[in-house]
Amino acid sequence: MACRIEDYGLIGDCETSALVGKDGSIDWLCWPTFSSGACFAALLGSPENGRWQISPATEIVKVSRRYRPHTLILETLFEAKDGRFTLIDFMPVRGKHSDVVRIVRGVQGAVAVRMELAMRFDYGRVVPWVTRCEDGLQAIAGPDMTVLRTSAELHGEDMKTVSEFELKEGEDVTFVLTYGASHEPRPRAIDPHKALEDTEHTWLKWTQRGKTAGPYSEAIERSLITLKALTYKPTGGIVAAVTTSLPEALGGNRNWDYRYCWLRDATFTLLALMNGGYYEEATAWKNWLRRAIAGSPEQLQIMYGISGERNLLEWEATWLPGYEQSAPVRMGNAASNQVQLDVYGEVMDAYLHAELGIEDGDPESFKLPQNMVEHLETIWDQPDQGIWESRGGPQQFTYSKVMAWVAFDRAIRAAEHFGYSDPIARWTELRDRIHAEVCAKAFDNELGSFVQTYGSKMLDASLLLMPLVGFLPNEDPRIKGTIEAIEKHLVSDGLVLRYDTSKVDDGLPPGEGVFLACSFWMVNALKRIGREEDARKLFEHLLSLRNDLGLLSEEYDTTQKRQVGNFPQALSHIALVNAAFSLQGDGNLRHRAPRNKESSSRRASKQQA
Ligand SMILES: OC[C@H]1O[C@H](O[C@H]2O[C@H](CO)[C@@H](O)[C@H](O)[C@H]2O)[C@H](O)[C@@H](O)[C@@H]1O
Repeated sequence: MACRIEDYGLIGDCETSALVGKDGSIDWLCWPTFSSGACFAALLGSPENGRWQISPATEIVKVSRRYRPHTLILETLFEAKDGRFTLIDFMPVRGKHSDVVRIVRGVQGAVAVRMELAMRFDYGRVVPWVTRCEDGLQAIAGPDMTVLRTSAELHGEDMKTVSEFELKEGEDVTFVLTYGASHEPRPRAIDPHKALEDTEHTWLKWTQRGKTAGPYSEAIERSLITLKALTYKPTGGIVAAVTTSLPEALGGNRNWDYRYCWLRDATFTLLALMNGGYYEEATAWKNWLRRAIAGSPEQLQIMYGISGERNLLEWEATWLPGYEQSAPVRMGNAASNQVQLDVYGEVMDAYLHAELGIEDGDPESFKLPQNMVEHLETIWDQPDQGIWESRGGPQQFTYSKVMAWVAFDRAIRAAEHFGYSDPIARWTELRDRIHAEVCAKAFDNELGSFVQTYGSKMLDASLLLMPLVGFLPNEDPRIKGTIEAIEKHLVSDGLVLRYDTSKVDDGLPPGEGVFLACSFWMVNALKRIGREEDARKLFEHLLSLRNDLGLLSEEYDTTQKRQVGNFPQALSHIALVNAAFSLQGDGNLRHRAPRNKESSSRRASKQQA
């Protein structure tokens, strides 16, 4: 059986990553990239679907873990009856090939250790052909090859490779597993100890670049390291999470593939990275975005593959039973074909910060966003699937319209920056029209709150972002009313649900955990309406839900007290970073005064209020 989600740790080389359980088992690894087939898929099935375990051969008495400070190098300390050893796991910075290095280091006594490797390519389905080679063992099936090199003795056992050895204090046994294409020569061997030194040096250099001071600096740094690990270095794309189909409710079917780049998630990541001082990554993402969305604006997608691929066809891996029997296991994501209007606002907001924030802008760079906004002019009033990617019918989602307002607002600011006059009057008229429409159709007087869709009675936690994007000022009673209504009706055990799945038809059976990003958004919202103490309490509660390594999945099951949903999830970590910066009173780009101090629509809304 797979571990609890929070019992996994993440290692990675910024092209892919692996999940290592507290039991020393790597249960998830897609190779060679985030969106490739997995060669270890026990996470979504059983050990027979591929895993790599190193653990005491006798009963485990205690396990504790940590990352080496400021790095993504994982150290698991196992205590058994016969002694203790540390398992050091990491993926070195990639050269031509990708490696997973596992160093087993004796700490005390003489411990019996067992290593068990079951390679299964293509998401746990294909048993490879395993043969010995002069310096190790190679496994081949179809396009894939892995090579295991070790100082330990190996033998075969029941379609697995096994090693059993005794480890004394101060001794090291090393294992290096390397991926290569099967038609190419075997990848070269690396020195695991040198790789450890280099990897540590690289992460230390990276973390030193950050500007993370203040009481929450440790949490911020861990989240930024996690976001960096979710970045696909060759292209700058950022995946929403490294897993597919970890369920939003245990045993349920809200199971999705997150190994893609959502414009929304990546845009929020960009702001978190810039707040954290990582402008190089922000620039790389900006360039990824330019390439991904290049072309006809009518063909804009809400998500792309790590290199900008558009075809993310959704299918089910029927041979995998799913995490704790949560079926189906899905690959690809049909939401890629949805219309979600908020994405235009998120991209324009990011454009304003990334383009004009980093480089002060090249007028050429505005052509693509300008086309996008011109297209939005023709579709902003249509119903869509919304931020939560509803699988029910399209609706007039309030958050989508708010973000359409953001798109025009930011486009106007960019046009002003470049000294254009032509589209400004048209966009200003539209921006103000959307503002007035949202205020008239999406505010419910009885609830004293904005609601999920025009004319409905349902609440939606995405509306916590309204003050953050500047749609209405913090002091507006409608903002306070919305925050308080969400607090009253969408908070479960102190944390925030996206919406009430038992009352809203989203095309799926009801039931999911509280949404961690929304709970961090609540921190921001409370701070904005002057409830700083409540904001801090909620933030610290949220910090306590991170696992022992500081990692968060998408949602939390407050009844079972377990993390649920894909893991580790960018959106949760982004929201953590932005909430922490907001509480610390520094950084948050969206808090900065806009260029033109107060837009006319905001002046108008203040008067209405
Ligand atoms: O809830 C249904 C949808 O769930 C996923 O989307 C969620 O994750 C995305 C990535 O983090 C996020 O951008 C989105 O706002 C979330 O609702 C899933 O990817 C969708 O296919 C699914 O319809």
